[in-house]
Amino acid sequence: MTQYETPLKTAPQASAAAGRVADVEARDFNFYYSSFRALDKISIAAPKHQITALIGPSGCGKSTLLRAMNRMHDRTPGARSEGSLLLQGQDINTMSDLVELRKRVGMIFQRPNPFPMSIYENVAYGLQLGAQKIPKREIPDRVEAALRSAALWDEVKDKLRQSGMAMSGGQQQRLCIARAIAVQPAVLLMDEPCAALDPVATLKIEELMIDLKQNYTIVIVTHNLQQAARVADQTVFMTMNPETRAGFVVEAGPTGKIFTVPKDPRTSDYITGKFG
Ligand SMILES: Nc1ncnc2c1ncn2[C@@H]1O[C@H](COP(=O)(O)OP(=O)(O)OP(=O)(O)O)[C@@H](O)[C@H]1O
Repeated sequence: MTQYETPLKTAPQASAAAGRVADVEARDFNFYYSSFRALDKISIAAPKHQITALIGPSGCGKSTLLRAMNRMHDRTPGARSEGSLLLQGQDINTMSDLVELRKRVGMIFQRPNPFPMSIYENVAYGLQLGAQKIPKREIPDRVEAALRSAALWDEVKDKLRQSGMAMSGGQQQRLCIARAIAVQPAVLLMDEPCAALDPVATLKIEELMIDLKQNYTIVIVTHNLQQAARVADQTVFMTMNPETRAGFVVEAGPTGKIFTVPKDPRTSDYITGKFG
């Protein structure tokens, strides 16, 4: 028996109001690194105020897809896309203001990356950028609210002027989440956010994600299938063409169904650990 054959507890049901509309949607989305097609006709929807997990074997394009959602490839030579990738119905690739896009779509990386500045300044940073700057007098309240939402306030309220780099890995990751949510994005993208954390810190981030989905739409890439099963409302299973290596979606749907009654044998092979 593999670790994945243990019965998986699936995520708590999303609220009835959630999930009716997609905040992020890919329609026949192709992505290329020069002549290499990394993503082939991806069509998925990340429903509002739900957690959508992207799972699949290494190299199938999960991070490429996630990163395309806030145009992280803009400066990659030879990177280009076809089809559409929509944020609340608006094409991400034709948006003229990248700062505004990144305020609406926050990103959390595998390794926590606080700025080399104080805890307070880390969270206040984004509030001072872009066309719609927050009035100065409102910033302290916004910083506190973001730290509270990231379940960090009680741990840091007496040391806001200390360096963000001097915290534990789990605290740094929650600080990065606070920094991302301070600007009140619609969507939070998380690229293996717990990969560098111990099980206790991982559990805290998972609990936080479940809290945050009340206000944010979350898309997470994870190699940890138990984690996908615990937190995600929707799961997208991707794999790649063995000849061309292009990544594509095998199936997507409610997490409970993908993990217990997958339609495609490739999905069941992957989730039972026979492949990938
Ligand atoms: N900057 C790049 N230039 C060229 N090819 C790239 C670049 N980044 C990724 N690739 C290729 O695109 C494909 C998809 O990579 P990606 O990192 O998106 O996969 P992944 O599913 O997230 O993998 P992993 O689970 O290992 O992180 C791989 O074949 C990879 O080598």
